[in-house]
Amino acid sequence: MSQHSIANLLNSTTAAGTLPALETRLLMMHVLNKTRIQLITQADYELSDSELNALQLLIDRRVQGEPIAYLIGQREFFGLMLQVTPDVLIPRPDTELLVELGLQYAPPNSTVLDLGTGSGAIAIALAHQRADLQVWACDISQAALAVAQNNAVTHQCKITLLKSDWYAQLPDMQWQTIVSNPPYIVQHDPHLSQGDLRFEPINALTDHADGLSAYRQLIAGAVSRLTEDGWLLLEHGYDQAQAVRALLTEHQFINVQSWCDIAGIERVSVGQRHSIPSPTFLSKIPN
Ligand SMILES: C[S@@+](CC[C@H](N)C(=O)[O-])C[C@H]1O[C@@H](n2cnc3c(N)ncnc32)[C@H](O)[C@@H]1O
Repeated sequence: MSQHSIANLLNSTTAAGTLPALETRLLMMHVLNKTRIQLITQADYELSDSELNALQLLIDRRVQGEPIAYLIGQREFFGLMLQVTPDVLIPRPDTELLVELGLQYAPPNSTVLDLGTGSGAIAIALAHQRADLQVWACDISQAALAVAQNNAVTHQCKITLLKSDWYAQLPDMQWQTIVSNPPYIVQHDPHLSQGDLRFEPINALTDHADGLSAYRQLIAGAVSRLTEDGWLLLEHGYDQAQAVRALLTEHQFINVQSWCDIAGIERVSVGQRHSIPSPTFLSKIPN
């Protein structure tokens, strides 16, 4: 078997400890446009010089810390393969909890708004699972919206995508369910300069403040942007549940509660907009 066969390259990269075997395999699948099974069944395939160079370049970038998802341009989320670029946050498995809850809370044939959609992960997963929903999604980043648009087309999801600073540029309407995974890392958090986070868009990660400023805006704005009895569902950091619940309660949301991820950590908090008795109803209440 040649030195530059798939099998030999996989073995030598792994043996040299350059990269974990799984990562080398993913990069190789990307460069050669082959499936995981094809790497096995075509193990003696010999890489051309240009394929070798392309693979080596990606290995070097990975060794420098670039996330695999950016190198291969995709990441799976809620069973869907999504395009990702350095313009969007790499969708996290943690966020699948928010999608599961969105699917449970959104009434049949209702409207949903995803604030800060990034790659479109949440909006597309919801629309893909529930064809009855009318899904809207916004982001302040035009580049992120282009990625979301591409993903929506790939997965044949009809989503209304808009550029907006949270609610500011959205049309004058209300939604039955609002979901969001906003930036929540505290400014100067040391994690921002470590690992994958170094390569992700800073405005997707941090609010450049105490980590709660996006929640203050999203919760205050939801009071007028949710229909009566509508639900607001917010993903947050592992230590922010109490603060987010307090903000929801402060704004008269009812049925406020937090939901745990599989590790038992509160990662999504929800609240329902209370129904305001209509003037007609009030006039019928005896004095
Ligand atoms: C944590 S990322 C979430 C991305 C995606 N929803 C997900 O869960 O993978 C936060 C997103 O909010 C967007 N964002 C930040 N500030 C915003 C603002 N003021 N208005 C709208 N979107 C904003 C960022 O561009 C980013 O795409």
